[in-house]
Amino acid sequence: MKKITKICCIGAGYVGGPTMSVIAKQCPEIQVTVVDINQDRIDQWNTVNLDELPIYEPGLKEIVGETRGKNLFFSTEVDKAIDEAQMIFISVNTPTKTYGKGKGQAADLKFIELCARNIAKVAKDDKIVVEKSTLPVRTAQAIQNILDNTGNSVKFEILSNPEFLAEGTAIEDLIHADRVLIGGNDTPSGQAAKDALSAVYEHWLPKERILQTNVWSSELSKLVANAFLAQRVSSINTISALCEKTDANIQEISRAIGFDSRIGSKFLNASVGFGGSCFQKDILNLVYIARSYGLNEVADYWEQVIIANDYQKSRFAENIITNLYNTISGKKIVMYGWAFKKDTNDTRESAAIAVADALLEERAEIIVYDPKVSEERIYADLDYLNTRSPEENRRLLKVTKEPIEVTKDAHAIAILTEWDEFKTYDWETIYKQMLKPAFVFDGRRLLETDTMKGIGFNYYKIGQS
Ligand SMILES: NC(=O)c1ccc[n+]([C@@H]2O[C@H](COP(=O)([O-])OP(=O)(O)OC[C@H]3O[C@@H](n4cnc5c(N)ncnc54)[C@H](O)[C@@H]3O)[C@@H](O)[C@H]2O)c1
Ligand SMILES: O=c1ccn([C@@H]2O[C@H](COP(=O)(O)OP(=O)(O)O[C@H]3O[C@H](CO)[C@@H](O)[C@H](O)[C@H]3O)[C@@H](O)[C@H]2O)c(=O)[nH]1
Repeated sequence: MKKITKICCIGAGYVGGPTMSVIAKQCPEIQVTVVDINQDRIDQWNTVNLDELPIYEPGLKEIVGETRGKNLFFSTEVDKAIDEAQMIFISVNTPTKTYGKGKGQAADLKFIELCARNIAKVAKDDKIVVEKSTLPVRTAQAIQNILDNTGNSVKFEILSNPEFLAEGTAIEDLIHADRVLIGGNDTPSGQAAKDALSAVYEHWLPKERILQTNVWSSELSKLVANAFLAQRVSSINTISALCEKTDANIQEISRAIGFDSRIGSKFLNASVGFGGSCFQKDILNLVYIARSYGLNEVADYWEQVIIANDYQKSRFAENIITNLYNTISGKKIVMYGWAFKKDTNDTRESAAIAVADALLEERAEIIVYDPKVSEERIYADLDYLNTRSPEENRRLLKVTKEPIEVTKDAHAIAILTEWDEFKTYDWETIYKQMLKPAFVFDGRRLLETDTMKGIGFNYYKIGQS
């Protein structure tokens, strides 16, 4: 296998952008071109002002600044980039299907199929095609069929190379990856393709951390990794409900069980519920696959992780309503945070959306502050639910850039994202200007109970009575 000198990535999103930026930085001799059909997104990646990149990730703008125009390029010329590259990553979105068979559970693979057909149409020489998107187990077979049956008789080697980065720490996760997974065929050409991709990562990662498997194990490992991570969050969140009834403290429990090296301490932070574009989507997909093989008990087991997550979000909203004397109609509630976690502007499946929707159903007046999420995005998230008209959403919910000022005459504050800046606020001043009793509902366990109660707040923290 020839040395890779030209890579193309189809899809300039949360995965394609950061992943390819890091490859370009670590492999100066490889030319990396990231293509997308969305002209606006590509324009944003090419923006002169690096603060206006389409994705906010700590450390990303520095890398883009260093590599863009040298060996990293963003373009809408998809065919040209496919034609020139020896290795093509497919990093397009694979959302949950919203129509037809598998609606609400299966992954929608239409964007993947379009990419495969495009590669088949354009390719004039042998290519390695890398599945970077998260895909149902056995998708590589479908891609291979499309490429072989519609291509120009060139040879395609398909690899599965799922991405494990988490948003907010994408660059750190890519540079210090726990592992890289490469699935491919056990044939000589499959092995050569796996080794070629491994060589890219070996520019900065030790070889022991680059795991090679068969394609199906690699595809399925990605879904299983997310299912296990989300399951930990749901497990600890169910126990947080029990803590609130029993005077046990969820943080003490996380610490106590996390010290057991068999359990480990990570992903045991109780919260208002997990969000993000992956956990729910990937578990639903796993559930769908299990059911499609008749494994109903397996499907039921994993589905419970999502049911527990929905319960946590509605439990948080109900707690606000109950404590505000069972009526929040016309009451001003300030929501701190809209992103699904700190250090990202991504709001997909954020718990904040579900909580806001539940409070708006009770006719609360909500004001949202998030340091990185735009007003446009917040309204788009709410409108997408279709619970009420866009006009009604804009009448009941406002977005602010003044987090302290808006707490004047507020009945309550709900913390939905763990942004560090919320810890630095002058909570005494906030307390003074709120209506009394002043309530804070901390869905992220961000603030100190003694301090908040000492100031005078009625302070509710997930997992603590
Ligand atoms: N977001 C994450 O943190 C994360 C982490 C690991 C894996 N993943 C997986 O990676 C994949 C991509 O996720 P994302 O968050 O980057 O999605 P995204 O929506 O941010 O980006 C996908 C991009 O692909 C483009 N696209 C779609 N069809 C195209 C086509 N035919 N040609 C060219 N461009 C096309 C879209 O315009 C979009 O810009 C998904 O399968 C996801 O499950 C995501
Ligand atoms: O102890 C915890 C850990 C996480 N969360 C929440 O869980 C969600 C997901 O967090 P995280 O996993 O850190 O972010 P993602 O960007 O969604 O990353 C997950 O999903 C990606 C997409 O597949 C994978 O690549 C990553 O490995 C996987 O961690 C967020 O809402 C977090 O607030 C908690 O509530 N408690």
